[in-house]
Order: sequence, then structure tokens, then C-alpha cells
Amino acid sequence: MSIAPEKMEEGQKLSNFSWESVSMNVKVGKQDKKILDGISGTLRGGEVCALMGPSGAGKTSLLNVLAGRVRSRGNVKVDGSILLDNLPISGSALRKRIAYVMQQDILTPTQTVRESLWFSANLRLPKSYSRKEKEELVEKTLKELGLEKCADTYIGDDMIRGVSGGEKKRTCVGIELIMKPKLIFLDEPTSGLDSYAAHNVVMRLKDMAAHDGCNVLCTIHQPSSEVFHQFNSVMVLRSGKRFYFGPLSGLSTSLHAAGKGCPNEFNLADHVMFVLQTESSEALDKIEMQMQEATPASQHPEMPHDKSVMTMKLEGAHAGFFTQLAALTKREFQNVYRDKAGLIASILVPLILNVFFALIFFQVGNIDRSEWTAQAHFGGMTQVAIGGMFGAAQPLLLKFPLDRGIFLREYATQTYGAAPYFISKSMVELSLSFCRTFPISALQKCIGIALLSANQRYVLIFWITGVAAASTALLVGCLAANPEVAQQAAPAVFVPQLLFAGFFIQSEQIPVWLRWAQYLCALKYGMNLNIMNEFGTDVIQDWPVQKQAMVSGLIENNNINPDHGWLYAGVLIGIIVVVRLLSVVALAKRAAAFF
Ligand SMILES: Nc1ncnc2c1ncn2[C@@H]1O[C@H](COP(=O)(O)OP(=O)(O)OP(=O)(O)O)[C@@H](O)[C@H]1O
Repeated sequence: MSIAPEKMEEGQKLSNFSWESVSMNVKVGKQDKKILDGISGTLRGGEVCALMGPSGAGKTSLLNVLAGRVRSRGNVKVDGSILLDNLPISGSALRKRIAYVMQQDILTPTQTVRESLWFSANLRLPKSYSRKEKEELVEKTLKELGLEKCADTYIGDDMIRGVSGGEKKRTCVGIELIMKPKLIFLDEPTSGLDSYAAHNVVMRLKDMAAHDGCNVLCTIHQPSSEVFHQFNSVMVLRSGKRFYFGPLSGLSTSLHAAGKGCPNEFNLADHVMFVLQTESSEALDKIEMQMQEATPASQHPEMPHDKSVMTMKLEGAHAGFFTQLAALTKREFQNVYRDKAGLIASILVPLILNVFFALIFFQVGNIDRSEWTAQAHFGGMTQVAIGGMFGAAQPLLLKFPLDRGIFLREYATQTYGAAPYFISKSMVELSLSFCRTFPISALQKCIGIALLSANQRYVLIFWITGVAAASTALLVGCLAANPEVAQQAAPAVFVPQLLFAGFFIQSEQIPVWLRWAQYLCALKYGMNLNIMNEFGTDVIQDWPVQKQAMVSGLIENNNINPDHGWLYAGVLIGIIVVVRLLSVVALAKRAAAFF
């Protein structure tokens, strides 16, 4: 594969990553819980270090603190310093330089394995990489991680049949490794893999570390002997404290010196875990001291690395706004048409509901019928508008909360910004809601509304009202911490819209001091336009006088000014623009506050 020489050079600079006296305390009730207790260490460029310890020892917490993903906030207090080539580093500067493979596999279910790797390569590699180089890197990574056979299989989830758990895990690893990062943190990258697959992953890490000079830190559970002996060094934690840190070879000899040597044919990693969980706390203190005394000073990895000369520079600029937007929009459309069950449900449910409405409100708007009443006519219109609002807004309440895991992972790794992410989702949603307006013409004819007035205008009002209501739902989704909160907030989005729509209570009957709230309700403006479109003077002038009288109060009692049609349309468009801008800000702020 041909990689430009300057990229090779950049890849081969060695860096030292070290941390001193890292502590983490969490206030649980009135008690202080010590999660990490003054841990220090150094990762040498070109080496792979295993982070081990019994469950709850603090491995993930240490990894998160070192990756800049946990900071002092609320009941969490983090202390200590993190240094890259002896210079302090923290926050986003630190996160930018670290490829972090999380314990959970957070992937887009409707993408194939190859598409997931390509998405990462396309958006995260510096612009200096050509498309061909990116494609070659994707193929190389697929091959090295043994993903070739499932390269074109969907990732999958509960609803879509996809790749196995091990293949998912390797895809997560590949998404990060494709970046040729300098600092690689992996939280249990081998869990769920068989020992051969785990061996391949660790070998790939080792190759990368040796070839590109990167620093690799990797929490690991129950590694096989073959896997464990690939690591250059190991840090063993015990109840938030460092129990051992040094070369792998030193672990065996120092345990032996402390009288806890690993019996022949036993797995050393299993043996350490066994010692840590069977000895008393006092006995472990003593073993630890004896191990430290037995470890020659030269074996302590805190010694500065003699090749540690470079402070890592930021890579070149990543993909631009439009590349991000195009990739995200493509993925969003794939999400829609590949999720067949979701797609069918989103077409079928509104269709069934519309047939139901059509049967109930059949021809209520036809003034030639003797049963015609103004109330039923207005009721039919309101029902269609309310149905349109729910149809457009309800699915969007959960749009961002459900995808938040993927967004946070990709946002944290600077794959893209909040704006292209939001715009891509909005564009797909606008296209879908536009498609959904077509059946409304048929429904409208069944009900007999807007027959006399402009049909296209009615459909346009229906669409814009839906989009405006959907904008409010999107904002709530962006603000909500999780899908449950978004769902609980649904009544706050929908109930005021219903109250101000003019059907249950007319505007003039609402207390004056509360009327301001209608200006936030898209449905109110949609209904204003609908009423003008349906019962405007120019429309009803040919109606029988008695029927004209029955609807004449509607415009007045709803505080509608017939000359303000453009103002109402402007308010709807204003709601769409302002609320969506607020949503992008909320999304970015939430993501920034997460770490
Ligand atoms: N924010 C927090 N609030 C309260 N307790 C916490 C918090 N973060 C971590 N802990 C606790 O700190 C301890 C260490 O957690 P951590 O996830 O780092 O352990 P671990 O070694 O990675 O465990 P495992 O191997 O099971 O994943 C656990 O007892 C955990 O419950």
C-alpha cells in the first residue's frame, strides 16, 4: 500500500504518555467512595500494556480518567496529572489524541461492517489521504481483523439479523485502529472473542504499536496464555490501587519472590486474579511490598523512554462540513430503507389511521349534505391537523435520544460536528414528512374539506404545520437525557398545541394573561391558516346564507385576522428555524458536557 512518506514519518514518532497520582472519589450519599487511589504509570511508545484487576478494581474508571472522559463535576472528584511527553494535557486536547474502544459495542445496525469502517476512515482521516488510500486502509483493516467474510453483512440488532458479537467487537476495534492513532485505549476489546480471535486483535495492536510507535493501554479479562504473553507490560489494580506495574516478565518473577509464584502450566493472568481474590487485604499489602522490593529499578516503567522526543502534533484537518453532511445523510437514508420493519410500520400506521378518520368524518365538510354542521366540519379539519402533528412529531421525540450513544461516540472522536449531524437528520425527516403529505389529499377529499379552496395550499399548510410541530419535538429530544425523559415530556409538547388549536376552547375564552403561550404553538398557526383557507370570505361567499352565518364566528372567535395570512405562515417558518437552531446548540452543549 502506498502511504505518502510524511505520513509514515508522523506515524513513527514515539511518545511517552504518563500519569501521576491519579485519584477519583465519588460521593455516594454522605460517604466518599475512593474509586482510584493515587495511581501513577507510564506508557512507552511502541508498547502494549494490559490493565488487569478483579471486577470493580477500577480499570474502566482509570481508562476513562486517562482518556479525559471523566472530570471533576457534581459528586465526582478527579485529581492527578496526565502528561504527554512530559507536558500536561487534559480535556479535548487529550480526547482528540486518543482512540477509545468502549466496552459496549455502539454501532449503526443498518450499516455493513465495511461501511462502518469506511464511515470512520472517510470522516476521520486527514484530508491528505486520497480516497484510494482510505479504501486500501479499510480493506487492510478488514483483513487484519478477520472481518473479510462478514464485510458486507449488516451490523444488526434485535430486529435486523447481523454479524456475531465477536465480529461486532472487532468492528469497533477496527473503527478506531483505522485512524492509526498514537494513543489507543481499549476497554475489554477481547471480551466475547474466542482465544484465536482475541489473539489476532492483540497481535494487530502489537503490530501497530511496534510499526507506528503508538501507546496502547487495554483492559483485559481472563486472557489466554497466548494472548497475555503478547503484552509488553501489565498494570494490575486492586481496589483502586496499583498492585503491580511493570514488564510482563517481571510479574512472574516478583510474584515468585513474594512466595506466590505461578505454578507451572497455570495461566499467569488467572493466577494473579486468584491471588488477588483469595488473599486477605493485609496479606496482599505484604505481597505487594515484597514484589516491589524484588523488582529491579530498571524494570519500573516510569523511567523516561530514551526515544521520547516528540510531543504529538495534531493530525491534519479532517473531512469538511459537506463531506460530513453527505456521509451522514447517506447513512440516515440507509437507516430508513434498510430497517424494513420500521419503514413498513411508518407507512402502515398513518395509512390505517387515515382510513379510520376518513370513515368517521366521511363528507362532514360537504356543505351540500343536509346533515352538514359547522362543528363537524371544523372538527374534521382539526382532526386531520392533529393527526398530522402527531404523525410528524411523535417519532422525532425519540430520534436523538435513541441514537445518542452513537452520536456521543462519534462526536467525542471528532468524526463530525453537531450541525451536520442535525442537518442530515432534519433533511431525511423533511423528505419523509413531505412524502407522508400525499395521502392527505385523498383523506381530505373523503372528509370533504378544502374542496372549494385551494387543494395544494391545504397540503402545504398541513406539511409546514407538521414540520413546525416536529421541530419542537426535536428540541425536546435534544434536551432530554434519555428516551424515557423524552417520552415523559411528550404531553408537554402536544397538550398545549391541542389547547390552543381553537377546537376545544376558542382563543377569546382563554385568560388574556395566558394567551401569549399560543405564540409557541405551531398547531395554532396551522389552524389559523386552515380556517382562513376553509372559511375565508372569498370561499364562503357562495354558500347558503344560513351556513355562512354558522361559520362566520370561527375567524373572529379565534382571534384570526384575515389580513395576517403571511404573518401566520412566517411564524410557522420562524418556529421551524429558531427551534431547530436551538436544537443544534442543545445537542452540541449536551455532548460537550458529557465528558
Ligand atoms: N460514578 C460512579 N459512582 C459510583 N460508583 C462508581 C462510579 N464509577 C465507578 N464506580 C464504582 O467504582 C468501582 C470501579 O468501577 P470500574 O467500572 O472502574 O471497575 P472495573 O474494574 O472496570 O470493573 P469491571 O471489570 O467489572 O468492568 C465499582 O465499584 C463501581 O461501582
